[in-house]
Amino acid sequence: MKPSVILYKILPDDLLARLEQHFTVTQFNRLTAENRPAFLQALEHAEGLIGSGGQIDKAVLDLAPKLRAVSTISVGYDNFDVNAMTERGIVMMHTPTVLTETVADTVMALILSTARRVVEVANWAKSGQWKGSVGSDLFGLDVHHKTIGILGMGRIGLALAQRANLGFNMPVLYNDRQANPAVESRFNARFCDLDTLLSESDFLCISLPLTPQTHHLIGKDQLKKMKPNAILINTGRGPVIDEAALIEALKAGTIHGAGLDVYEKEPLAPDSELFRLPNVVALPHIGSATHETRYNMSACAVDNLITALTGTVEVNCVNAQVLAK
Ligand SMILES: NC(=O)c1ccc[n+]([C@@H]2O[C@H](COP(=O)([O-])OP(=O)(O)OC[C@H]3O[C@@H](n4cnc5c(N)ncnc54)[C@H](O)[C@@H]3O)[C@@H](O)[C@H]2O)c1
Ligand SMILES: O=C(O)[C@H](O)CO
Repeated sequence: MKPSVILYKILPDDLLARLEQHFTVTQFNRLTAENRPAFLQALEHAEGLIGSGGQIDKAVLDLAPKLRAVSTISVGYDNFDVNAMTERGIVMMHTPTVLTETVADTVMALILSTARRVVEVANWAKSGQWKGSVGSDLFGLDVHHKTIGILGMGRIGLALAQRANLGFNMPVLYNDRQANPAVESRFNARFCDLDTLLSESDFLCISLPLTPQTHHLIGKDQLKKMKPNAILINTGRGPVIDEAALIEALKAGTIHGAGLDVYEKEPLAPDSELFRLPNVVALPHIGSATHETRYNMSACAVDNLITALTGTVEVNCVNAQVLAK
């Protein structure tokens, strides 16, 4: 008999067919309040889970006594209780690498659109206000040759350093838990402490995971250390920044602007001040949202689950210690 798995995301037809070759699939398009009771009930027989979004905490896991593997269609996995999985020997898989370049492109889009006020000025023109050449009230800031500070020099941080340094001649500063010699030799990047990163960066770009250590790493005190003409970009996870403190800093002119893809609570409330501030570009968590990359993430997650339940896991496992058990 094929193992039972729960899919909680819409997959392209060919990938659904690949999943169904190996498993009996119970499908939910996504997790909602409406389908939660049915989802929780289906957990009783599930050996695998695949999807994205939603909180998969210990209470949910406890309803799945047969669960052996979880495959998230994302690189971030902060919405899963990985410790509880590890204790039970459940393998946790994710999709690094396939989205790295696309997310780094999104960071560049946020840098350029905030510094050059792309959205604001395009809307101004569209609204019929373009009567002659624009005045200094609509000028932006240069990007090229400015200092980029990268907080979290992992896969995405490195792809960003490449774009910024080789493409835009930007000196690179970075902070991470450890130095990255490859990024230093390839892009002449300089490792520094967080305070130096805050005070010397023209563009401070966050590509950190959400962990207990990174939660509210950037708050009022840190924002005060930034340059008044600096721009803060966050494509990591929203709760890395204290959002209330950021809104205050943007209103007070403590920093020049922000480009955001992630928020403390998603979807961001329609009445959030972040949508109204002219010095903010607020995207709806689209860091990896291209046709090609979203397909590749789904394909990677499907293969991850097949490997975890029917083969030998060699890559993309976040709790490799369970494999040794
Ligand atoms: N906006 C989006 O759509 C989107 C898309 C992909 C990834 N992400 C987020 O970006 C994160 C990074 O992705 P990645 O593939 O580059 O991951 P990664 O693991 O390669 O890089 C993360 C880096 O952060 C560093 N780090 C962790 N904790 C730290 C701390 N306390 N202080 C300093 N550095 C610390 C790690 O050492 C690592 O180098 C993901 O975890 C996810 O949350 C968002
Ligand atoms: O972590 C990721 O892969 C993105 O944020 C999409 O959820």
